[in-house]
Parts: sequence; C-alpha cells; structure tokens
Amino acid sequence: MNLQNMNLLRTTNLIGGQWIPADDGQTLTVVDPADGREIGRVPRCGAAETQRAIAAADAALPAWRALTARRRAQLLQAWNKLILDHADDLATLITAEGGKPLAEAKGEAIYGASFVEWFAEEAKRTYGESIPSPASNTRLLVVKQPVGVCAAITPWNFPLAMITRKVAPALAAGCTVVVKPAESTPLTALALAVLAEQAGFPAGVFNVVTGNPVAIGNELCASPIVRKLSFTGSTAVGRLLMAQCAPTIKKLSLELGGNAPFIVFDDADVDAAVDGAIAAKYRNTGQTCVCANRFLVQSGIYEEFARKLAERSRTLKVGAGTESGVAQGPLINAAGLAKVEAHVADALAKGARVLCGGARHERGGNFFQPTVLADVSRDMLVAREETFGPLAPLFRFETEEEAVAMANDTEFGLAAYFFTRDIGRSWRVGEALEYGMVGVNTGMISNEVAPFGGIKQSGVGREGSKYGIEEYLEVKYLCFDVR
Ligand SMILES: NC(=O)c1ccc[n+]([C@@H]2O[C@H](COP(=O)([O-])OP(=O)(O)OC[C@H]3O[C@@H](n4cnc5c(N)ncnc54)[C@H](O)[C@@H]3O)[C@@H](O)[C@H]2O)c1
Ligand SMILES: O=C[C@H](O)CS(=O)(=O)O
Repeated sequence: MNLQNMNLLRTTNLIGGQWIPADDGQTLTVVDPADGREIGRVPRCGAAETQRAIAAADAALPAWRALTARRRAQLLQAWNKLILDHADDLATLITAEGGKPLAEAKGEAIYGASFVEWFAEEAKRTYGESIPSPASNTRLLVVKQPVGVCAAITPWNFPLAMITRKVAPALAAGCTVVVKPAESTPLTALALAVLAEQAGFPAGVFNVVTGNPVAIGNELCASPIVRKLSFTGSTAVGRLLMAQCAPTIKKLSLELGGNAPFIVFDDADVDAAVDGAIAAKYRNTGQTCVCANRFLVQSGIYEEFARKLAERSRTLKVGAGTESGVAQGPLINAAGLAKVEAHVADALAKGARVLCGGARHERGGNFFQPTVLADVSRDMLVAREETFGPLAPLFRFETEEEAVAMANDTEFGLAAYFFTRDIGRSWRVGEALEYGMVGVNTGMISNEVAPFGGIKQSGVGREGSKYGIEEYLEVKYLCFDVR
C-alpha cells in the first residue's frame, strides 16, 4: 500500500508509549474486501497485553487529569490538525481495509476530525454549579471530574470516526483510554495512534490493542481499573459486554444496531424523497447503523417512488473503492454478502418483486447489486433484521397511524426518516416515532454537534454534541459547613 507518509502504516500496537508486537509474535491478517488481497498484519494480542495497556492508562491518568483543560484542548487541536493534514493517507487506509469509496473515506476522515475539534472546545466547558443551600451554615457546590481509565471497542464500518467519537471526549474530560478496534480495520486505528503520539499526547494516555476480541474484551470488562466502557457495534455484542461489565459496575455508552424506517407520505416531494433515500440507503454500501433498512411508502405515490428509486439505484457504479466514480464498494466480507443474499431470497420466496438488482454483482467477490424490492411484507426477514447492505425493501401503507405503527414495530430505536410537506404531520410523526434520531425531509442526519444515539435495543448514551463529554465525567457534590 502506498501512503505519502508510510510512517502511518503500523504493524505493532501502542501501549504505554511503546510500539510492541504480540507477546507470542502471533498476528492478524488484514485483507482488502474488494479482492481479498493481504494488505497488512497486526499483533494478535490477548489478555496479558491488555492488562499492560490498562496499567499504562492507569499510570498516565493522574498527570493527564491534572493538566489544565486548556492544555488538553491544545493537544486535541494538534491531533485534529494532523488528522486533517493526513486525510488522504487515512482515506487510503480506510478504503483499503473497509472497502468504502475513496470519496466517502476522505469524508470520514474529515468527519472523524470534527469530533476532535469539537471536544477540544468542549474540554473548556465542563462547568459545575453552586446550589442555594437550605441551611444557613452550608454552601453547596457541584463539580465535574473525569471518570478515569476508559475502554473503547469499535466497529469496522467507520474505523476512524467511531474511534475519535469516543477518544476525543474521553481525553477532553481528562480520562485515559484503551482502544480495541475491529479485527477487519485495525490499520486506521494504529494510524490515528501515530498521529496522537505526534500531537504530543503523553505515553499511556491513548493506547491501541489489536487482536483476539474475546480475550481483550474480557480483560477490559473484568478490570476494576477500567471505570467505563464505550462500545459501538451490534446489539448482540453490546448485550454481552453490558453483562460482562456488571460485576464492576462500569459506566457504559452503547451505540448499537438499528432498523431505520424511511417513510414517504403522499404529500411528500417525491424527487426529494428519492434523493434522501439514496443518501440514507447506500452510504458505505448500506453498511451504516443509520442506513434506511425499511422503506414505508404511502399507496398514493408508491409506484412513482418505487420506479424512481429503482432508476436511480441502477445508476450507482459498483466497484473497488479506489476506482473512479464508484458509488458502491464491496460488502466487508463473505458473511456480510451472505446476509444480504439471504434477505433477498427470503423476501422473494414470500412474494416480493425485484425492481432492480437482486443478485451478486458480476464482479464476483463481495460485490452485490444495488437492489430495490417491491411488495415487501412484515413476515419477511428484512422487516425485523438489520440487512447492513445495498438492499431497499419497499413496504406499502394507507394511513399515517399505520405508518407510525409499522415504523415502531421493532426492538431497535436508533434512526428514522420521513418525508412530508405537511407541517402538522411533521410534528405528529416526529413526536410519535420511537427513535433517538429522526430526519425530517432529509436522509443525512449525522454530525458532531448533535446528540447521536438510540433508545430501546439500539443503545444507551449519546455521542457528539454537548452531551458527549458528559459520558466521560462524574458529577461530584461538595457540601461545605462554613461555621
Ligand atoms: N449505533 C452506532 O453508532 C453504530 C455505529 C456503527 C455500527 N453499529 C452496529 O455495528 C454492527 C456492525 O459492526 P460490527 O460488525 O463491527 O459489530 P460487532 O458487534 O460484530 O463488532 C464490533 C466490535 O466488537 C468487537 N467484538 C465482537 N465480539 C466481541 C466480544 N465477544 N468481546 C469483545 N469485543 C467483541 C469486534 O471485534 C469489534 O471491534 C451493526 O449492527 C451496526 O448497526 C452501530
Ligand atoms: O454506522 C453508524 C455510524 O455512526 C456512522 S455515522 O455517524 O452515521 O456517520
């Protein structure tokens, strides 16, 4: 792999300021999902290395939390600048190990840096408060203090932004961090660590451990030194980690799976709804937690919307993320491809109709055709499971009440979208949808300034926004007797 700065391509882990291999020398192979080529190897670390990373973060904590917020902010700004200065190389890494089109990967590097910039500013605003005392001899004060040593476990689909969305607020708050990135996309995480070291973060403040997820996760969850776990990934794994953290009563942030409804009402601007559908469905080849997973279309405009969405989906160029003009890359692996295929087969077997795509792409490998299915019903797998691929299943509905009931008929509650030009309906439906985030007449909702997160089994806590740093702070109440 050719980078402008080859120093970013690391095959070791950063623990306590040292770049180290696995104790037993074992490695994980990293492959390009577009062609299966090996692009690198990283340490297959386990419990022992993780224990050392936790110890390093613990040792670094007192000095780090004692720094002024201004100094922590300066280091975060330096990291932000380095990420932006190296955005092209970081995009090359993101595409090489994750498969997304290069333009999207560049966008992720910029998006990921925006969390570092945002929390550099938030670092200086962890305000407390004074409370009028009910007793004349006491004065009441509330202060915010860093939680302490934190662990972060992150997914492959945004290998840079999901790390900075956790590490930036943690460091801003005065915490130290041990990160375990996904096995599929460790190189981007290690490149971020190179830049953090270059920015001047002291040894042990930011540690990255790659390898056996179960062994590393068990240590991070079991250690009483780790006071918080922030996890982004599937609901199944989030549920497991939540249970594993119970014995040590850790503070938890969980950003989990979704099953986003995309509702189009008869009164919508259909062309705008199709634009929104393309954005909400096909970003990262449909592999984002906020991708539209179910399209609920009112009967009056069903055929028009279906036809236009299929027409636009056919125009999406499928190929390796490095190829010019590519809009859809490969699925991350064979399992991801098989899930899309299974969802399509199940829907067709139960009466759905193919409007476009519907099969593996002629390029073979992990490529799948952008697919739109009509006449989809609630007994199909796509109604209940997160497809996590380029599949747009269209459900039909008659009334607003039916649409809301269908949209809420899931254990997930991350993101939802709807298109209408009726102001009353936008309030009624916006309030009735059981989701943490709702896009109204838009298919793109993610940014660093708004609270990102879900309800029900899509998780707990919020990332980004003014709320994100609170996840890494403890509230302390001081009562002074002033006699
Ligand atoms: N809500 C969000 O912000 C958000 C963002 C991105 C992805 N996701 C969700 O993540 C899923 C796809 O990502 P994924 O395939 O990487 O999810 P995943 O749950 O399989 O893996 C996520 C992370 O957990 C680790 N992991 C897996 N099993 C573990 C264990 N037993 N102990 C410790 N760590 C373990 C993995 O190595 C990886 O680092 C989808 O469901 C998607 O909706 C949610
Ligand atoms: O997969 C979901 C991530 O959170 C991506 S984004 O924040 O919606 O860009």
